[in-house]
This record gives sequence, C-alpha cells and structure tokens, in this order.
Amino acid sequence: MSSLSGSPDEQQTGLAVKVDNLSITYRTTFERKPTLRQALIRFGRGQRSVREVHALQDLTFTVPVGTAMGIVGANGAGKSTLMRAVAGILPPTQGSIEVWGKASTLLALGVGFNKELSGRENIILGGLAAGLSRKEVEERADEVAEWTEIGDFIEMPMRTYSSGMSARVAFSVAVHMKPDILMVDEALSTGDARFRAKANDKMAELRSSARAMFLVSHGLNSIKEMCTAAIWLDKGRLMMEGDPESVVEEYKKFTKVKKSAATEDDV
Ligand SMILES: Nc1ncnc2c1ncn2[C@@H]1O[C@H](COP(=O)(O)OP(=O)(O)OP(=O)(O)O)[C@@H](O)[C@H]1O
Repeated sequence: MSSLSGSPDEQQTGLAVKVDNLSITYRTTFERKPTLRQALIRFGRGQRSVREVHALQDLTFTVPVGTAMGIVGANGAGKSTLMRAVAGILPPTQGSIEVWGKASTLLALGVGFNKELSGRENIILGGLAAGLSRKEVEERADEVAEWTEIGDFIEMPMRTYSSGMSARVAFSVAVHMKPDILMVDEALSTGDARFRAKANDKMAELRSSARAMFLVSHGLNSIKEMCTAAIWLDKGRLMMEGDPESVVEEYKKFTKVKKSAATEDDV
C-alpha cells in the first residue's frame, strides 16, 4: 500500500495533495485521410499526423488534510484529467503532483471492470487493484456486494448490467476500500433518488475519515453542499480557487447560467 499515513512529511506539511506547475498534454497520432493527389503520390498510404491537446496547463494549488475539494468547469476543461493525475494513472508532462496516501477512483464509472466477470468477481479484482490483501478483500466482498442493492445480479456477468447498476458497483468498491483520498467523479448523478441519498451519506461519512476528497460534478448545488473548497478549470487552466460559494458564483457568471434551480444542477 502506498499510504504514507503519519509520515513525517505529511505531518510537516499538513497536505493531502500538492500540485506544482502541473501540465498534461495528450499526444494522439492518427491517419489523415489523403486527398486523391496525395494518395497517388504516396501510393494510397495516408499521412501520420500528431495532435497535441494541452489538457492541463501550469496548475498550482495545494489541498490541506481535511479538504473536500470540488472541481467545476465546462466539458473538456480538464477535470477528469486532473483526477486521473491525482489517482496516479497519468504522469505529468511537466511539473509535479504529490499525493500523501492512496487515492481511490471512480473515474469514468465502470471502466476498469471486466464485463465478462460477475459483479462479485469484479469487486474482488477491484479490491486487489486498490492494494488490499486477499484476506481483506474477501472479508469485505460481501459488504461491498450487499451495499450495491442489486440483488442476484451481483452473480451475473457485468455485461448484463444497466449503466446504473455498474455505477453502483463502482461506487461501492471505491468507498469500501478505505481510500485516504476519495475521488468521486459525477457519482452523484448515478442511481435513483434514494440511492443517491445513500451515496451522499456514505461520502459525508468518508469525508471525515479520509484525508481529503475530490468531487467533480456538474451539479453546482452538490459542490456547494459537500465541499469545503473548490477550483474552477477552463481549457486546462486554473481560473479560480477558493470557497465553494464564490467559485460557483464566478463560474456561473462566466457561463451566464440563470439562477434557476433546474439549470443550477446541470451545468
Ligand atoms: N485520452 C485522451 N487522448 C487525447 N485527448 C484527450 C484524452 N482524454 C481527454 N482528452 C482531451 O483533453 C481535454 C480535457 O479532457 P477532460 O476529459 O479532462 O475534460 P473534462 O473537464 O473532464 O470534461 P467533461 O466535463 O466533458 O467530462 C479535452 O480537450 C479532451 O478532448
């Protein structure tokens, strides 16, 4: 386990995460469709092109222990990329990111599951991937399975699940694996109202035991209700960092969203 709980470093800094001049660039190579003239010249072969996307540009901020950090921003702003970087899935192109503890992740809900395996088998794999021992995973598997409330489906291959069912399994795995840094991506929008309330309660409980929490949501109300701090990203840049109320207000002004509750929960 990569947990550095109680390490002198963490005690000195009081930080859960430190992001320093972080930039992440995706490089995608693709085949450009040739024009007839180019096809003749190149014997029908296309031309390899590279596209670079500067998903995060020069971000610097810190997350003290005990913070519930909301991340707001339009589609493509870089929110998921930042979450992946905190989770250690994406290395920085430039700069650095330090994480004190083990980050759970609910990124791209359901991705990472083997759809041919049952929910229960995926729970076991998910636990092992989160760094728990086989014994710990087996001890917790029943509780994790039960928490999903999907009944007998838990023994069925996950390809037979609805997206809501997969999301429940993903959420349950993430919150039961004792993460130091809880990462929640859009999880609030999964499931029906009752399950959402249950998920909110679980997150509130974890918020007090985990070292820090990140919440990416287009639901600005949940950012205001659940977070103690927020950052706003736009086109990979940090536009603002501060208390959730002010960040959400500025973001709303920027996007010129009307203050109706209906739109407020879907930005
Ligand atoms: N695997 C990838 N390869 C290439 N480009 C990518 C990849 N993933 C994301 N991008 C690009 O990086 C930018 C940031 O994407 P990201 O998914 O982090 O945004 P986001 O804020 O999470 O968006 P959304 O709210 O739509 O989920 C976008 O321009 C996107 O097209």
